[in-house]
Amino acid sequence: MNLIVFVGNAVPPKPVLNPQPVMSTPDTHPRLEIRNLRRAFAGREVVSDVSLKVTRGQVTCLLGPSGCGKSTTLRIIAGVEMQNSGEIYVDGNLVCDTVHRVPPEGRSIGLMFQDFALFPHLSVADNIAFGLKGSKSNKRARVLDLLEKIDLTRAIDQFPHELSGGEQQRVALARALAPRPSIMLMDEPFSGLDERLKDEIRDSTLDVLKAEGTAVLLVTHEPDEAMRMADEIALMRDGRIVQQGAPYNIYNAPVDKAAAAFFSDINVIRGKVKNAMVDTAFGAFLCPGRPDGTEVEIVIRPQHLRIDFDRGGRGPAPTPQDGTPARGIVERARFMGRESIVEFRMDFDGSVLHATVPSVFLPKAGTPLWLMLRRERCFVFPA
Ligand SMILES: Nc1ncnc2c1ncn2[C@@H]1O[C@H](COP(=O)(O)OP(=O)(O)OP(=O)(O)O)[C@@H](O)[C@H]1O
Repeated sequence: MNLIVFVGNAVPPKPVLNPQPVMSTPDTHPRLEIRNLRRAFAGREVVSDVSLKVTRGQVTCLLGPSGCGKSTTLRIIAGVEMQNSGEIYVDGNLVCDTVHRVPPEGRSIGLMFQDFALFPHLSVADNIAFGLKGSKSNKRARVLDLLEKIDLTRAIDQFPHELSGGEQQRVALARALAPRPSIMLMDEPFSGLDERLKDEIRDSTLDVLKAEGTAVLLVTHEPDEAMRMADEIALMRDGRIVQQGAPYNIYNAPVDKAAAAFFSDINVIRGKVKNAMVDTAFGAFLCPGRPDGTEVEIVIRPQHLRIDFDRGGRGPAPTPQDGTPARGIVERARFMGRESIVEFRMDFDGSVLHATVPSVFLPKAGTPLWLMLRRERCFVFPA
């Protein structure tokens, strides 16, 4: 952990507990547990000591940039890739370590990938029933139950080519869920879909997954998708999970600068510790526990800067919540629809800071304005 301290004079936002999954009785036993997974290719470790648990009805998102090892982790859990060390448990039973290995089809795991391929020559009903065992009437009942859940009962006798991309995606979800897997592994399942459809399909997918009570591990490189879908986010970088927690907590208490920057643009203000404080143009920031001379970076998201008007060369009075104001000159302002992004050149050191503001506010280049940092939204990390 690199975080020094949550700074500021105000109280930081309260962490919230993970939303409770929808279920009749609380079940905190992990359906999926992986312990200390490692995988190297040609001597390069791409999955390093990855451990996590997913309980019934919970969605955990493995989030990280391209190449950080998310898909390899998922493939190991699915059983199509072998780990160098580490264990995988499903419903408390060991399914794979370096000696013992249950084949993929015996793991009670459903899979859904970006290029979900429905069988083109089978109807929607037959696609969903494909992996089901048991009597014809039981299969039919399960298919009807799932069609109702995905709201596609009317399409029961249609063929995949007669459905939209979003509808095909829902059928693929139903097919993967039909055998009631303990765990669903989803690798970028929405990335092939029309941008305008995505949010709706994410929400309806989430409803179905919750209703089924499956434990879900979903891989994505999109922070927005993870925040929308996840009960818990496991943030991955260079093969490791660097932070794990509820989306609110990960966003509001990032473990380091890179974790903060993964979710939005950030501003960085540099300083040096003296007497457990860092003095900046925005006032002093507490920085206990760090020796004098330590270089630190104060990180703040653009939406957490406050802007105020210039009053003949003077700014607003300092406040305990926002500290001291510092003056900057507008370099440019960009209209982004719902908001505008204003770029400032700061008087005190010529550095550039960005602030997002409601889009009705679009100041002209050259306008002097005053900026304040919302103290409870600042993070201080070692440089
Ligand atoms: N079979 C393989 N042989 C050699 N290298 C591999 C193999 N599979 C994956 N890798 C490497 O392991 C690293 C992690 O790949 P992985 O696909 O797990 O990342 P990812 O986070 O899922 O990325 P993306 O989002 O782009 O799919 C990459 O550098 C990749 O090139």
